[in-house]
Amino acid sequence: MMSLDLEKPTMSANTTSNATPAYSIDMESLGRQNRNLNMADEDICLKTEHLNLFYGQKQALFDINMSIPRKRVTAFIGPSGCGKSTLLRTFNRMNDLVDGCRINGQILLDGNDIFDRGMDITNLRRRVGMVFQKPNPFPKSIYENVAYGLRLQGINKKRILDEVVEQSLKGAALWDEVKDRLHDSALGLSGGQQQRLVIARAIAIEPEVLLLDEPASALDPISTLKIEELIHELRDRFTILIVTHNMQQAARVSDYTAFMYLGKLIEHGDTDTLFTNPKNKQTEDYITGRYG
Ligand SMILES: Nc1ncnc2c1ncn2[C@@H]1O[C@H](COP(=O)(O)OP(=O)(O)OP(=O)(O)O)[C@@H](O)[C@H]1O
Repeated sequence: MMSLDLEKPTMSANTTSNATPAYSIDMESLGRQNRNLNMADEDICLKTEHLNLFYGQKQALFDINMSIPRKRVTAFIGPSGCGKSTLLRTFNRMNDLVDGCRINGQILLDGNDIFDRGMDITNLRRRVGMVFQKPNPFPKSIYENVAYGLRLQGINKKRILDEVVEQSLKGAALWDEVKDRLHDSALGLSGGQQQRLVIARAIAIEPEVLLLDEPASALDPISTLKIEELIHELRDRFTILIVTHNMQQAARVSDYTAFMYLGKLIEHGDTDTLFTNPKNKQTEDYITGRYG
C-alpha cells in the first residue's frame, strides 16, 4: 500500500547554504521500490530534439532535448508556469489547436518525426492518448464512453465492443463499481470514477503512450490514491507521462522524473536519483522547497 500523505510536500526548514540538504521527499517512507533503472538500458519511445515552442512572441519551451523510455512512467515537475503542460501537449500535437503557437525542433515517436507532413494527426492522437486535469466524460452512457474510440474506427460488433469495454474498465480499476449500470449516464459517476472512466476510454483503443495532465489534482485523497495505484498497474502496458504539482506524487508513481524551470529542462533522470541526489543546484533547491 502506498503512503496516503497527499498534502503539499513538507518544505525543508534547513536551508542554510552549506548544510546537508534536507530533502522534502522521504523516498523510503513512500513505500516505493528502487528499480535500479538506467536510461542507457532503456528502449526509447519518444525523443525531443532542440524543441522550442512559442506562444506568439513569448517563448515557452527552450531547446528541450530528452528521451522518454518505453513502458515507464515519466513525471514532469517544476514551478507553476515552467512549461510542463505545454511540453506534454506537444507529444500529441494538442498545441496545434492554440492560435499563434509555433514550434520548431523535432519530436520522434518510434523514430518518426510527429511534425512530418505525412503524419496523420488523428492516428497520432490514437497512438498518444491524453487525460486532462478535469474529468471530461461524454454525456453518454458508461458503455458508450468506453466504446467511443472503437466506434470511430468503424468497429460496431457487439461481441467485440462488449469485450473491449469490460477489459478497459477492468484495466482502469472501475469494472466492479459499474458493471451493473453500464448503460447509465457517465455523468452520474463521482469525480474519481469519471477520471477512471476517461482512462478506460483512453486505453480502450490501445495507445502506445498515455499523457496525464495532473490527472488527480481535482480529486479527493482516496480517488487520488486509486489513480496512483492505477498508474502502477498500467505502467507495464503503456508509456506514461504525467504532469504533477505534487512532488510526493511524482516520487511515488514515476520511474523517471524531469524537472523544468522557466521553459527549460533542467534535469531528467531516474526518480530515485533525482529526489535523493540531484545533479543540478536548481533541482536541489526545488526539491528542498527553496522555491516553487
Ligand atoms: N494558450 C496559451 N497562450 C499563451 N500562453 C500560454 C498558453 N498556455 C500556456 N501559456 C504560457 O506558457 C507558459 C507555460 O505554461 P504551462 O501551462 O505549460 O506551464 P505549467 O508548468 O504547466 O504550469 P502550471 O503548473 O501552472 O499548470 C506560461 O508562461 C503560460 O502563461
